[in-house]
Amino acid sequence: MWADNPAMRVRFTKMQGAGNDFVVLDERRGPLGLSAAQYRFLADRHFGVGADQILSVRPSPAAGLDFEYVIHNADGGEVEHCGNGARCFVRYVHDKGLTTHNPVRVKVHHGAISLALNPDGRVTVDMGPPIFDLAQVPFAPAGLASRPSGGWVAWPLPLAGGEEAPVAVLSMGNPHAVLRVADVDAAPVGTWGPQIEGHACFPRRVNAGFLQVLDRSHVRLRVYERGAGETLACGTGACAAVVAGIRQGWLDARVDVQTRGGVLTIEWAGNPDAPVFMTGPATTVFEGEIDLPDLS
Ligand SMILES: N[C@@H](CCC[C@H](N)C(=O)O)C(=O)O
Repeated sequence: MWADNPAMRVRFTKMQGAGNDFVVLDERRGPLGLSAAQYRFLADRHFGVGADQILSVRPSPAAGLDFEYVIHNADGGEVEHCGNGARCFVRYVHDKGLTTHNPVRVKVHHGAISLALNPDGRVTVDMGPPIFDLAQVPFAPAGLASRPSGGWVAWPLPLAGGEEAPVAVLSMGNPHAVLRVADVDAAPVGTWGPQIEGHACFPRRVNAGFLQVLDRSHVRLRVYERGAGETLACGTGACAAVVAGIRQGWLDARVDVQTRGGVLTIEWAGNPDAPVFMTGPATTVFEGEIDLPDLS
């Protein structure tokens, strides 16, 4: 599958946050200039290291910020945001002694976010406010009629075989479609997930969340991630699902989200300008070096 002609030896740190796993690269001295195929190689669980996303730590591009971090999905595409990655990022820069700042302010694709390491070792991220403007998601519901549902609007996405997925649509800096289901274990994540991810209404594709409400402060969630498939947890997906549930009137302002890889706590005051806060674990798994093939 992969050519066997090493072009570059790369040091990396393998990390995970609630089971969403990452290869972290130190690019403070400058971008390594990896191709999409080389990101795919790093993410490959058989030929590379294995990861859902690759995180690149870069120097601050502006005064008042500590670093920039850039995210690539396992499919090699660059993306705007990654909640679990943000927590691992701050754990990385603290464990490596790259900063003593707490909180750490970091540039991501769509702006800056603030990340705080808590005394219990968990990390709290100020994810900024959710984005409801459909053009910004981006979501182009050509020909679809929305259905009011509680304080929200559900879009009935047509799927194969005449099925329909009523989704709430919003952005946490990256696009999300959230669907309420009775039982996440029985939800059609493997069949509906890829159809929603690549649906024509989402010109940049979308992350598809399947939300089960247990009570007003406890939910279960599975996410079929854009560019990575189903992961054990998705931080931005947890934020999007809780925001959708609060807007619908199903949830209170503080919710524990049980994913397949761990629990994330999401807080949102409910007004459109209020930031979403996400708290959860971030762990280093191992460090290593790998020879990257010359893949363009
Ligand atoms: N795992 C992430 C999200 C990573 C990016 C996502 N797949 C996308 O394409 O937007 C998280 O924890 O938020």
